[in-house]
Amino acid sequence: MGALSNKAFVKMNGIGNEIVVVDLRADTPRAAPIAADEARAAASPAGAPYDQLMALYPPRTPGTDAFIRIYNNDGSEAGACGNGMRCVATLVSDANGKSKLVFETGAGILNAWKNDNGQFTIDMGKPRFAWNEIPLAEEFRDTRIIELQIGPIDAPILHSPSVVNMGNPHAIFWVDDPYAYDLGKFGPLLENHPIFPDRANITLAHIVDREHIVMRTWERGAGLTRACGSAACATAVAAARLKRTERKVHMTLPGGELVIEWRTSDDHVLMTGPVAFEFEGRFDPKLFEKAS
Ligand SMILES: N[C@H](CCC[C@H](N)C(=O)O)C(=O)O
Repeated sequence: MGALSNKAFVKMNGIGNEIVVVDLRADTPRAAPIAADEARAAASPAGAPYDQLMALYPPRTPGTDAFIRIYNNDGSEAGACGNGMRCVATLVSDANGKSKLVFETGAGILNAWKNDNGQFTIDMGKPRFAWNEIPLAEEFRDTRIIELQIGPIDAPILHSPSVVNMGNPHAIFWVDDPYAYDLGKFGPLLENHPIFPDRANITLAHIVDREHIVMRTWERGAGLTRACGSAACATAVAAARLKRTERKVHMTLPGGELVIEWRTSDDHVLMTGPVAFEFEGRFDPKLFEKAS
C-alpha cells in the first residue's frame, strides 16, 4: 500500500500555484517516499489536482520541523518549491504556534518566518551559477546569458536566456511581453532541450523598472502554472546579475505578487508572499489500486 492511500490532505495555493500538503510525520512505520505513479494518481481529477504536492516527513536533522519531499504532478521530484514552502510554513505555524520554522528539503535546510502582516518569508538559500551546477550539458563560462534559441536560425523566437539554479534549474528569457508568446508550445521544447540534462523551468520575463518584473513560467514536470516561487527568485537574481534591477524587487506573476530580496550580507534569496487555504480532503485508496 502506498504512502498516500487514505491520507488526509490540505489543498492550498500560493498566488495561484496549486499546492497539496500531506503530513506524514506521525506515520508508523515511517512513511516511504511517494512513488511516481502514486503522485500522478493523487493529481488526477478523482484525487486533488495540484501543481506540486508537499509531503512532510519526520525531521532528519535535529532542530528542523520536518523533512519535505516535493513532487510535481508528472510524478517527478523537485528540490525546491517556494510557493509550496509558504503553504507548509503557514500550516505548521498555525498548528505549533511558532513564527520561526526550519525545514529540510532535497536542496538543503531553509528557514521560514512570519511577518507582521501574517505572510511568510522563505529563505530560499544561495543561487548557484556555475554551468555544471545548473546543470547544463556543456560548459558556459558566463551563465548570465547563454547561447540557446528556438525558432528560425536567422529570426529566433526566443533566445539568449539567463540560467540559475535555485535548488532547481531555471532558464529566463528576457522579452517585452511575456504574454505575447505561446509558452504552452515553447515551454515543453525548452524544458526538455538537450542543453538541460535535468530539464528546466522556463520563464518569460519583462523588466518594467529597476524594482519591478512581470513574468510567467512553464514549470518542469507541471507545465503552465499561475505562479512559480523559485522561478521568481531565479528571475530576480538573474536580472540583478545583469545589473538591470536592484537586489530587492517586486514580481508580478499570473496569480499575484511576490517580493524577492537577494540579500547582500550572505547572498541568500528571500521570498515573501501570501497563501490561501482552499479545502481539506482524504485520498481515496481506490486511486492507488493501479499505482505501485
Ligand atoms: N512551483 C514551485 C516550483 C516547483 C519546481 C518544479 N517545477 C521543478 O523544479 O521541478 C515554486 O513555487 O517554486
